[in-house]
Amino acid sequence: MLMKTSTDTAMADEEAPASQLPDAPDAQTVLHANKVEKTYGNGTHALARMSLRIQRGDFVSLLGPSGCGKSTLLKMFAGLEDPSHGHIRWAGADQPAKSGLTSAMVFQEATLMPWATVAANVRLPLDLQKVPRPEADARVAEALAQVGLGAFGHVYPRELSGGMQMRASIARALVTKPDVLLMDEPFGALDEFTRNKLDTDLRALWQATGLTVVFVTHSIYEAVFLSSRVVMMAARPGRIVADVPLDEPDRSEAYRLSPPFAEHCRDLSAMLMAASDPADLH
Ligand SMILES: Nc1ncnc2c1ncn2[C@@H]1O[C@H](COP(=O)(O)OP(=O)(O)OP(=O)(O)O)[C@@H](O)[C@H]1O
Repeated sequence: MLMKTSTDTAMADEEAPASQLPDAPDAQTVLHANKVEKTYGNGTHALARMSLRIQRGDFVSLLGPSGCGKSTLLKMFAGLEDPSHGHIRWAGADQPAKSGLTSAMVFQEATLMPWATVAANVRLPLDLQKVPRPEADARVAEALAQVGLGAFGHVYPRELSGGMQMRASIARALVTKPDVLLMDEPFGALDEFTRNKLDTDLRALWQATGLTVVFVTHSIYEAVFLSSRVVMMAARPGRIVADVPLDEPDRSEAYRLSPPFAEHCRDLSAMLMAASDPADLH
């Protein structure tokens, strides 16, 4: 298996002269965590110094045990948390707004407004941006169609299953036409069958749109099914232990049963075991 460790990435960054930092060394880098470290105000050392580049069109899963800093890193990519040391760059800029890059975030909870229809929920970001109603309605229809909810715009969230609510949440993110979709365990609360179906549809969406996706998960299976690249993290302190490209083009149901799928799952599982502290309670 082709594998690159985080040490390679970190070393490349350590060697980069400071004068090169304002611009990404290659135009394909959309997100760059450069020697970032995070200690929260209460003293929790969430992330040890680490570096990571996300390339345009990547589907990167951040995979690792609870507390390894996956959400912290995602929030830094969203501009919701600042690193304690180092910096995040968005397409070479020091602020998302300066980069021209747009991102949208999807959380584990669908967080839909129960009093509003699905269409009104999905339209919310456009209403906040004061997009004129006819244009907004057309974009809502497009986003709902992208997630398979074309016929459900008029219903209320309580009339949808958990999986459909999550589809609506993804549509609300897609309606702003983001360059980068940041997803924090979006399918973690769903049953396995629904989760597999959403994984399949998300992968198809990613292929159709060319979006860049950063996806947080605890599930090795989900990461191997979805990703073009899996970044494996370990805890205490949070750090990257492996960066694994996954090149198989076929992500049909047959892939889940294939020898390469099983092999990737086995390899990642062994890496996770090796990186885990045996003293951790589960
Ligand atoms: N706002 C905060 N203040 C203090 N500590 C925090 C804060 N957010 C996260 N932490 C701590 O930082 C560490 C990393 O948390 P983070 O949520 O990033 O990990 P994670 O890998 O996403 O975990 P999980 O898979 O359980 O969601 C944990 O020890 C967590 O308790």
